[in-house]
Amino acid sequence: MRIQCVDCGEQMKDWAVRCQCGGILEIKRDLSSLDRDYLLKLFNERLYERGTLYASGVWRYRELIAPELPQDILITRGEGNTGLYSSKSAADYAGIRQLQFKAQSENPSGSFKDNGMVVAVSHGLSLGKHRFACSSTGNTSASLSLYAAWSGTSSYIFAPAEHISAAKISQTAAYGGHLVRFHGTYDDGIHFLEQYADALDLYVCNSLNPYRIEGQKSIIFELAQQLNWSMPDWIAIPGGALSNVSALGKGLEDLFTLGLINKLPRIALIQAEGASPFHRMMQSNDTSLLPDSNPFTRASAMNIGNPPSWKKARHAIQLTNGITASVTDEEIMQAKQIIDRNGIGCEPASAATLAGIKKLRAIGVIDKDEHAVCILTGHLLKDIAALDELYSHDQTSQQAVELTQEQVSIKCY
Ligand SMILES: Cc1ncc(COP(=O)(O)O)c(C=O)c1O
Ligand SMILES: N[C@@H](CCOP(=O)(O)O)C(=O)O
Repeated sequence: MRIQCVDCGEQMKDWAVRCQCGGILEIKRDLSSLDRDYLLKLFNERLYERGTLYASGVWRYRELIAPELPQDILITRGEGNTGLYSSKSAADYAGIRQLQFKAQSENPSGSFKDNGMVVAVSHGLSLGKHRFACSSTGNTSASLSLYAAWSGTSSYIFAPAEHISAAKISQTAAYGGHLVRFHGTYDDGIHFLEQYADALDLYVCNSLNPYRIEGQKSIIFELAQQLNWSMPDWIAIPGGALSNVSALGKGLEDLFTLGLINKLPRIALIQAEGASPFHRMMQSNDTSLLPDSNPFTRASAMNIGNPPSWKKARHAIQLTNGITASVTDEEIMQAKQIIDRNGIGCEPASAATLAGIKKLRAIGVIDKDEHAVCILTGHLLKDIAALDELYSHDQTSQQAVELTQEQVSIKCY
């Protein structure tokens, strides 16, 4: 295993947030000594573990994630193990044969971040760190503060003062995260940490930490196992900082190299129109990303103008013959209602996946006979304001009636 710079290829000797040249870091593993059949047997046996490290839907795949970390420092809250659900109404909405949702919202802190955070914090602990930090729109912070609390360490959270979900910040505070609110966006918080984390002795747990990406690969490993190692035609994922698409691509590459899957699904990376610098770059075939200094989307988890992982994301899209698209906030909120009404639910950013599949089907990129899996990244309760916006008119408390049979029957029929 080695940690090297995506830009200059320099191999890191000491842990750092970025390479000296400014590039972000990635973990390279030699998988050649791993046997496909051995892994299949191991991963299947571990499905029946209860109460041990390997009952985690992340550490189940430890050999492909972080075998170098000593077992006694690894932490777990039983992350992963999230459901995969088929939805006829969502398939009909998008106009395709089969549509499934992988509900990462079922994680301990309610978002996909836990898959990566459990590994990043474990790595920090292995280095003796006990002050963890992130810039966040609310999910990374909730996840980090949960794992910091769980491991008896401290978390320092840099969060924009405006345009993010109050519920996520309350969740972060509830786990004991020390909050620093600032005027600006996630991008400004990242910039600050890149400059000052070392001086402040903070271990950065944002997704430019390559251990976050290693951990988030488990989402695709678990999905593949749930589908009996037979991949769908498409996997749709919302894009902000671009950690998920990077991890998805890296995980797929691992599985394909090992012969655990024999087909690479195509990745559909969906951004919100108001925060879509990566989509714009891919669409216009540019060779570098032009940051958006003033991003804005109602899907606040994706309100990111300068995604650190764009080079890894581009590799993932190219590897899988994937595609990028952008959707409006209105399209996102409409798709969210379909997902909510399925009894699964999600926060707005996650619904960009379904909105994106619908759009790509409408323009003929996706065929009606194809099968797509949408990754639902965050829980319905993560954004209470969005629920109020969409559903407050449904709340019976606002339209109280006398409990007479006559009045109730008007409501019921
Ligand atoms: C719920 C949710 N969905 C999607 C995203 C975007 O994912 P990524 O930053 O990995 O592109 C985020 C934040 O990162 C998020 O919190
Ligand atoms: N939506 C994210 C922003 C991206 O964070 P990162 O962990 O990928 O750096 C959040 O919840 O903060």
